[in-house]
This record gives sequence, structure tokens and C-alpha cells, in this order.
Amino acid sequence: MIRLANVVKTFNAGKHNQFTAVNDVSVEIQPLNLTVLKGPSGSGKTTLLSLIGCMSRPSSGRIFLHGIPTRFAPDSEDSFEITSLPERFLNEIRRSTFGFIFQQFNLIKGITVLENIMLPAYPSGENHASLRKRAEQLLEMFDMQRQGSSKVEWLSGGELQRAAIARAMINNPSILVADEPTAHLDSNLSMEFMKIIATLKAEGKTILIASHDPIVYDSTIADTIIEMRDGRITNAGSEA
Ligand SMILES: Nc1ncnc2c1ncn2[C@@H]1O[C@H](COP(=O)(O)OP(=O)(O)OP(=O)(O)O)[C@@H](O)[C@H]1O
Repeated sequence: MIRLANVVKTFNAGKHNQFTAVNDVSVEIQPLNLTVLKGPSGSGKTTLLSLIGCMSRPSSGRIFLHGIPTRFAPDSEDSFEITSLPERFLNEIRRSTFGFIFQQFNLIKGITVLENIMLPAYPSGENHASLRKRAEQLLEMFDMQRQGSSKVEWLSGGELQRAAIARAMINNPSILVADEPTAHLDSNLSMEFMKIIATLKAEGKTILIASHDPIVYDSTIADTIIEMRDGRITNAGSEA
């Protein structure tokens, strides 16, 4: 599980525009589950995801991974505190443990779909041929073989979405984090997205999605809904 203990994130500390976006959050996110983080705009969902995903550090509080394999402890059932890690290990944990899907998908224009999918794996220094093979397998899994050599700007909305999911999967992460992944999709594509999420969950991924889309939080595959407001958790785990 991912366990947060009294996590606080304050921006611009000590300045006139100081703002606490995440305020004393303590919560447990169960492994192999789909957890949906729900709450109004500005409630702190993205900030919380970035703390969990090792993209930023809390101002105070601690975050632990329990029994989630990481590159440093592949079989560990132990507790592993990510908030105490030095920067380079934090980057390493982020790359190897988490896959990210962003609201705008953040695919890079001007390069091909295949190159986009391979990008998050480059820092690992993996042999290019084996990396390319893995990226091609992901394209195949998402029925996107034909688009591998296409530029991102040529893709349809659904293809963009699948390319973004494939990119998130390139390092075979145990935890998939998605921030408002359906915000720019119509209902059909949003349901399509949830089908892919169901498959990934069945394959053993731990999935955390921030969303105020009922297609996501009312989905039958959502295990737990965590509600946030004004940086605080207002409901830590209603059954979906
Ligand atoms: N780097 C920053 N500096 C100052 N304030 C910030 C920063 N990042 C986020 N905030 C503020 O923190 C609050 C929470 O933002 P956050 O993006 O986490 O909310 P959210 O729940 O994800 O919202 P949305 O649903 O609109 O994406 C917002 O008021 C935002 O303006």
C-alpha cells in the first residue's frame, strides 16, 4: 500500500502568497486496487498525486510504500519511506515504480509515437533495440502498430490517449497515476479508457486516478473513492 502520514504541501512558504494545497493528509491507498481521488477544482488532487508520484516533496509529513516492489527492493514486503530518499534515488523510484498519464497527455509533437513511448525509459540506459521492442509490444497491445511511425500531431483523440497509456507503461510500473485522464475525451473514449484501466488492474497494477468525471468515479472497477476539499481528505475511502 501507499501510506501517507500527516502530509503537508505549502507553496511559497514565508511569502505573502503562501498557500497550503495539501493540508495534513493521512491516508492509505491499497495495492492492486483502483483508487479514485475526487474533489472540486483546486482541492489539491494534482498536488497530492505529484507528492505520491515522487515529482515533488512534501513540506512535512511522510510517505511510505508497503509491499510494493521497487527497483531498490524488488521483492520487499517491507515498508519503504520515499520521503527520506535523496533526490537521485527519488528520481529512480519515480521512473521505475510509477507510470504517469496527464490531463493533456503531454506527448511531444514533432517526434513519432514510438519515440514518445520510449522516452521515459531513456534515462535507464537500456539497450535501444530491446527498448524499441518493448515499445512495439505496447503499441501492439493497444492496437496502435500502424501509428508507431506517425507524428503525435496526426493522431486522433483516442489514439493520443492510448499512446499516452502506452508511454506510462514503458517502464513496467507497479503504480499507474493518472490526473484527469478523461478531461478531454468524449464519453465513448472515456469508457474506452476505463476498459483499458480495467485490463491493467487485472494485470496487477495499482492505479490511482484524480478525476471529477462520473465515468471514472462511478465505474464498477473503482474500488475506493477518496474525497478531497481545500487540501484535506473529507472522505478517506468510501467503497465505490
Ligand atoms: N506551484 C504552485 N504554487 C502556488 N500554488 C499552487 C502551485 N501548484 C498548485 N497551487 C495551488 O494549489 C491548489 C491546489 O491545486 P491542485 O492543482 O492540486 O488542485 P486540483 O484539485 O488538482 O485541481 P483541478 O481539478 O483543477 O486540477 C490550487 O489553488 C493551486 O492554485
